[in-house]
Amino acid sequence: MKSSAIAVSGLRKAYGDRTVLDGIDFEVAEGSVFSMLGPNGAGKTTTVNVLATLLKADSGTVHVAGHDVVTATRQVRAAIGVTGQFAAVDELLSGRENLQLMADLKRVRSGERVVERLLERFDLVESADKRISTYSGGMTRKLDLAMTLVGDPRIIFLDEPTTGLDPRSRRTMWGIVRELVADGTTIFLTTQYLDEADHLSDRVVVLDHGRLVAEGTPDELKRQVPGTHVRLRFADLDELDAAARVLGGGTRDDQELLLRVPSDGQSKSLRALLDRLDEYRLNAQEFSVHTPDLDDVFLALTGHAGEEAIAS
Ligand SMILES: Nc1ncnc2c1ncn2[C@@H]1O[C@H](COP(=O)(O)OP(=O)(O)OP(=O)(O)O)[C@@H](O)[C@H]1O
Repeated sequence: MKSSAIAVSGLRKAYGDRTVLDGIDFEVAEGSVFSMLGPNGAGKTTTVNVLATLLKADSGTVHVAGHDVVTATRQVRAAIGVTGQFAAVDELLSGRENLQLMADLKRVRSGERVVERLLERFDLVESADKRISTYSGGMTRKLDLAMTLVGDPRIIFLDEPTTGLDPRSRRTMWGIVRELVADGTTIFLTTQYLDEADHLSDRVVVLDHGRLVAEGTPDELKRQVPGTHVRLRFADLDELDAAARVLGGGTRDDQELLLRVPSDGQSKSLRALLDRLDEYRLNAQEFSVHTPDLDDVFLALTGHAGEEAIAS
């Protein structure tokens, strides 16, 4: 197993008498994408702020890049980049100037070359010399992420990085996240888009009422909720009739010649199902396993629907 980029144990945080984080534990493997999901106000930004040394926890221990966030704040800050709801972008400067300022602050060698490369990578060359106040929301977000990458941080916190982006910019961001991870960077992501968590994450945790109510790979989480089923399409109604009798318990769509049979999606049960069809010399022309998506998981775990519930 890879070593941990982030290790959190017994993390608690309250604002007055309102407990936001009620003792949470998790680890993030180096070079992976870890997503935290949770309804509005669940404490995701609070978690990011504690991990990024911007906020002090009430209790618990947090190690980031092997350093304690309380006793080794400077070392943690040197290893991380943070982008998100508190955009660090200066509206009065151009994109290029903002990046250059960041390169100067971080004392990056060959800063100008780094700035040029980032402008190209984020598709911002044409507007590089325009003031940020003329940028669209999506361009500002891209610049914000580009600024985070100055100095090559090993661990990056992305707090809702694609909120409000058009689909093309979202894809660009996803591509960049994948490239970063391929280079060994660790990504801690919060997002209001469950399909984003599904596409990008190695592991997902769901935060609700101050506690982690689920943790696993996207596929593991999806297997926990009811709804996984096998879809079989047959050549004609006779075959469909016969299959429905043999397999029992499914729901059918006569027009589409489809049979849906509940299943846990595991290979053993799939094999048993196919063997049974074989035994009766029945052949499905199409066969697929439908697993629920993270929206189903989120709804089952928190009682809220997906996107609007975790939007900021
Ligand atoms: N400085 C503060 N003082 C008092 N309460 C706060 C403070 N910051 C956050 N809270 C409260 O703590 C809870 C968690 O907030 P947080 O921003 O961490 O949630 P979140 O999961 O990031 O939600 P969102 O997706 O809406 O940003 C919310 O109820 C919020 O109102």
